[in-house]
Amino acid sequence: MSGNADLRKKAVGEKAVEYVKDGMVLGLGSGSTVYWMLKKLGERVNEGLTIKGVPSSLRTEGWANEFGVPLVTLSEARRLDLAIDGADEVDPDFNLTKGGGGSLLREKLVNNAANRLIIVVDESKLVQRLGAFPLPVEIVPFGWENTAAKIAKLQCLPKLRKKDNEIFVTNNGNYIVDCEFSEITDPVGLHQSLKMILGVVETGLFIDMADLVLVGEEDGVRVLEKEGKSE
Ligand SMILES: O=C(CO)[C@H](O)[C@H](O)COP(=O)(O)O
Repeated sequence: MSGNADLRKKAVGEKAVEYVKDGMVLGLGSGSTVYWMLKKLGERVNEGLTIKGVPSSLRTEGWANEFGVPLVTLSEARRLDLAIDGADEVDPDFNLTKGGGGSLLREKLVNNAANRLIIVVDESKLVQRLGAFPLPVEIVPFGWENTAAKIAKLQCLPKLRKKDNEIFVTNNGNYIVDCEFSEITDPVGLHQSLKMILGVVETGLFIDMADLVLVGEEDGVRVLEKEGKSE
């Protein structure tokens, strides 16, 4: 990541904390942009802000502990006031691709439990159409080759994710296939088709979930609001 991209992620992550109000129960997303949000949130907590957060990954849980952000489980909290999360791609309808960091299932469960979802990205994540970023799909390890072969029939190239030459295992004990589609023309239809395949646990397509997108740009942070949704 270039230094500039890092600065934009920091600015946008910190900006998101301005939407946090005392007493809120928050969904804490995952990724390097969320890292900056957590750091700032920890500062606010140390200054007296009372909030609780539900982490969407073990990495986020570790950062939250490091910065002094109090945590509860999703089972304890059940409903959240606000979730703040990153994304790998955002289209003009606020459809998202997520899962670059491998936490898509917990992120979706956490974001889905929130009354409001704010997405924090740098401007490189804004696209006209999803698909340049390979779509992460979480699948069960048992017989994963058969699941991947069925996914491939949807006109894509699924690649089993590896890290340090080892198969990447999610926080839920599953595998991820990163699926190269030339472009995704129908995100809703694709999500539904993938979910019909036995062995698919969840897809990285987040449809109709985001309420607000904060974009880190050279001159500052731009706030994008979805048409028909008010603050
Ligand atoms: O979906 C995610 C992890 O599963 C992240 O939110 C996404 O990859 C964005 O990460 P970053 O802020 O590091 O660019």
